Amino acid sequence: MSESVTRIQVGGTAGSEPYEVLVGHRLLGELGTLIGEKAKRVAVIHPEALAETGDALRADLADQGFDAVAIQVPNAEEAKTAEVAAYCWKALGQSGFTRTDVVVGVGGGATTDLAGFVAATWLRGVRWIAVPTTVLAMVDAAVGGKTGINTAEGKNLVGAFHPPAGVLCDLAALESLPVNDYVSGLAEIIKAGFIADPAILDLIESDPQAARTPAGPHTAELIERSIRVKAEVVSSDLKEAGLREILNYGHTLGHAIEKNERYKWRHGAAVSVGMHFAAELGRLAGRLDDATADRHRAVLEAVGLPLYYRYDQWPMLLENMRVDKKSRGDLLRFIVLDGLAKPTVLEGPDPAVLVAAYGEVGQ
Ligand SMILES: NC(=O)c1ccc[n+]([C@@H]2O[C@H](COP(=O)([O-])OP(=O)(O)OC[C@H]3O[C@@H](n4cnc5c(N)ncnc54)[C@H](O)[C@@H]3O)[C@@H](O)[C@H]2O)c1
Ligand SMILES: O=C(O)C(=O)C[C@@H](O)[C@H](O)[C@H](O)COP(=O)(O)O
Ligand SMILES: [Zn+2]
Repeated sequence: MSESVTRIQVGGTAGSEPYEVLVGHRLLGELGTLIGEKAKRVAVIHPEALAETGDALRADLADQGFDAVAIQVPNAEEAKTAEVAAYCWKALGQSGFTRTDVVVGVGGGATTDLAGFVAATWLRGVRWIAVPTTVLAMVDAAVGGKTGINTAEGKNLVGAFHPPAGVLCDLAALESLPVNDYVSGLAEIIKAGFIADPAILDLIESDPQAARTPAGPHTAELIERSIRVKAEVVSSDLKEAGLREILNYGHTLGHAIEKNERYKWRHGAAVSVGMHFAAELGRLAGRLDDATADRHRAVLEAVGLPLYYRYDQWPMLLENMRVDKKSRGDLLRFIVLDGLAKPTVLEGPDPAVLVAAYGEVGQ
């Protein structure tokens, strides 16, 4: 396997500090340099599933002279709560964490969202570094500075824009990832394909089974292409004043499903159903051609992502969608495609069209 490291720059325009996303193998040696000499204390926030990794990182940073603590949090969405954030704040307080100290978030997107949020809120903002260990976190969650937690009322309803100081994507981490979690990350990669880079879809379609594993021939290229899509968008619109909304393709219904499932579904699985819905909505609204709409079903199904959700849940889902961050007052807004790689906003669709689109997704 190649030992080369790819460096993708993010930010540096629209007033945000630039940082790099590194993709490759054996990158953790970069962590000390990224943390920098001003820091005395480092908190490594990691999920239970990565207890060994978290402790190894802590020990390594201690060897480098930092006062390093490991903060273990629950796996997956159970970490994205106000209670877990408060637990982390307490640990930072007890370590005497100051404004020059650094948080490191090691794990999937749930962990990096939480770690970034803790960093954003501690002393009104300290530096943080993301070490994503899932496909989804590498290509999406760890990049771009959206940090946050869920509430009972909805997904990511509390959060802050607080970009990391660097992102280290060590591809070796993916080898221990359960296949369902690996495939869940493909949903965000496929999203990047539909909204901006169709070459991603061609690569997956060339061998969908191979795309399901880190040993596939296109793993690094798929990850790097998706990061470049995200990097380009967030570099020009960090705070989602406009363009950044395209990254929410499939998320309006996806987040509604996650809430309906009390955050037990994987994010990527919910976004997959959400993209199927968005494709049907685009088609029925007269925006999207049949071939591109059908391509959604084909590619999502080919890698083993779900397309359907419970028909009888539509009233709850509609209610949940009202608190989507793209909503404005009572106006529901969706990202749909005008064609391949032509994302656009559909505002206040006819309720009959919404129901008809869900008719293709509900079962
Ligand atoms: N901030 C953003 O821009 C953004 C973008 C996309 C998604 N997200 C968020 O990301 C979250 C989903 O992230 P995810 O799909 O990475 O799931 P996740 O963080 O829930 O991780 C999935 C599971 O894998 C475990 N795990 C992580 N790395 C592992 C490894 N290398 N080996 C074995 N187990 C490992 C985790 O502990 C967890 O149990 C959602 O909360 C979603 O809202 C945020
Ligand atoms: O970075 C973004 O912007 C996105 O929308 C990327 C999404 O994949 C991600 O799930 C994000 O957390 C959703 O943001 P939200 O603002 O809808 O909570
Ligand atoms: Zn997402």
